[in-house]
Amino acid sequence: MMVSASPSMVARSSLEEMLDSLRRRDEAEKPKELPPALPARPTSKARLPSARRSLPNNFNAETLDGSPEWAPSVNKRKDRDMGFKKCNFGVKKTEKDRNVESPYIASEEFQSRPKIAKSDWDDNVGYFIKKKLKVWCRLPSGLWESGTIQSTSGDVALVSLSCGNAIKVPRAELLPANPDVLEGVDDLVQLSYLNDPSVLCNLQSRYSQGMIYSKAGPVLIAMNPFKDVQIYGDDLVTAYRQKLADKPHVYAIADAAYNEMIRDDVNQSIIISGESGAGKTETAKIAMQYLAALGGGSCGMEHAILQTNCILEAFGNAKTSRNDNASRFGKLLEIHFSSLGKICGAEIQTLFLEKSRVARLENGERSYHIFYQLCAGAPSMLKERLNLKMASDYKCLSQSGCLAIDGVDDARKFHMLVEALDIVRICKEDQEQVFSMLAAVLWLGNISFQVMDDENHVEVLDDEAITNASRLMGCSTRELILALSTHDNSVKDRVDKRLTLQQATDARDALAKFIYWDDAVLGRSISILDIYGFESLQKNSFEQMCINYANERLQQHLNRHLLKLEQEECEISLRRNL
Ligand SMILES: Nc1ncnc2c1ncn2[C@@H]1O[C@H](COP(=O)(O)OP(=O)(O)OP(=O)(O)O)[C@@H](O)[C@H]1O
Repeated sequence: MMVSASPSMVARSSLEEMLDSLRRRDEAEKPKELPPALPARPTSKARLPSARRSLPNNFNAETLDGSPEWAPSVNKRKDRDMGFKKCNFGVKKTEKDRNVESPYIASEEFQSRPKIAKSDWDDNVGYFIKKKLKVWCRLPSGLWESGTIQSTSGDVALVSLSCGNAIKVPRAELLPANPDVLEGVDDLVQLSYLNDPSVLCNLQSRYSQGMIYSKAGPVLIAMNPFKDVQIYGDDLVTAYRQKLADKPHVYAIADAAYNEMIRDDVNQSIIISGESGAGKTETAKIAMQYLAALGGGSCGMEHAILQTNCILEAFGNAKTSRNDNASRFGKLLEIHFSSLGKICGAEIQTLFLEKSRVARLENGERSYHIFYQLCAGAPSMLKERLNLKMASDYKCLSQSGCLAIDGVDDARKFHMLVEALDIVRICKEDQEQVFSMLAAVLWLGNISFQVMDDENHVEVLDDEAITNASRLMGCSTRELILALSTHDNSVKDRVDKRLTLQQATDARDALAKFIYWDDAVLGRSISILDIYGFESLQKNSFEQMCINYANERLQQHLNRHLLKLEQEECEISLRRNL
């Protein structure tokens, strides 16, 4: 998942920047002839490695024998090739009144910093040759492979790769690798070298052993296993609660939030970020389950809170090209706890719903799950009242050529939704009102127009679509026809003017989106933020740009507040040691 524009990449860059600053400070004080710090295991989470090398910008390498037959072991983007996606999240104290800092000021700050001196690594190369230490070497294909430096000649190094081949590379562009003893460490800050291949190699090693969680200081990195990994459930909740388990886990993050809330009497936030499909929503649900287990009481509130997931996913999730259950909205869930640490309420804020999905779909994608669930699972009496047809009869659902999701039973999901609505005490009358509005949206999409003149002015076709939509919306057919095909300039001086085909289509879609959005909004606290993930497709909508921007800002927030705090801690301990 570590692609260049992804939030994780931003995090890594900032981490590297932070380490740069520490390294420069370190190097400035250190006599040049000393070897690099290798391998130095930090003694606490605040201790970060003192040496870190920059990633080459214009790397190029050539093989000695001209036959690039080696099988590279580590790829800069191998996380995608390996089939995992990664999301990260951390827990922090809520600081509502902290001044907002622009991420762009920070990046300018970083840009103006001096670059690492080339001679530093040149010195280290000599040490690596002498000690036969491993280095990372980026191959012409962009993949990383480990090896040892055999010799150098001018700016070029001859590297013997672990696969047996030899390669010539510009020596200033090699990266130091960690010793084998550090392979698969729980916490990335334990690595002596935090460059791209070292981090990815460590994560790959853990993932291949079924360890999907790792730490990067106070941040948990979760790699999506895309399968049931059997690392959740009551026994493990108890183990983490009783501190019998200490491996990186989302339970540990939720446990830390709960403990700090109780101990310090301060609200906590768990922020989850990552690209689309990385596993944020699943992770949020697992954190909720842990908190529900800890804070559950006799009132059964925790059960109702967990049921909100089913409701929110029905109305706010859809199948996209990347994720069969992609959130198309952001969610801030605040769980309230009494002074005894028991759950006493919850508040959910929903943010930036992708409304365009109600009217327009890309091929192979679906609209919101609720439409298909309603069509498939509504009891016959309800179907009759709403004059509901099959999903394939509605243009807004059938336009993408995708009506079903493999392994998902929409009718069963509808029954689960109704149960959840009952549990959160939404009365039957309100439920029916919501279903009527959903059916109105479906019928609105079927309304069509007939072009009347050369100027493309239209009139609405008087068919079952307009009749059903107006009846379900509680207005007359004439009112809806006028609203969809004419301008209404002002009440006093009313001039009815026919809309063109494009204008009428836009008006119809805008009404459908408005109805859907309107109806979709449904002591101490722990907030869990889960917004929909970064996406970069061939064609990106305005809404995607907004959500990508929100993701970038969120990542900047995380970097500035988590990494900066770590940096400050390091700087304080460095000053103390001077
Ligand atoms: N911990 C996990 N264990 C098993 N499967 C998982 C886990 N996390 C995620 N998955 C799988 O990955 C899929 C996508 O995860 P999820 O919907 O949480 O991603 P997301 O980051 O919230 O995506 P989006 O930003 O598109 O909403 C899930 O439907 C599930 O199949």
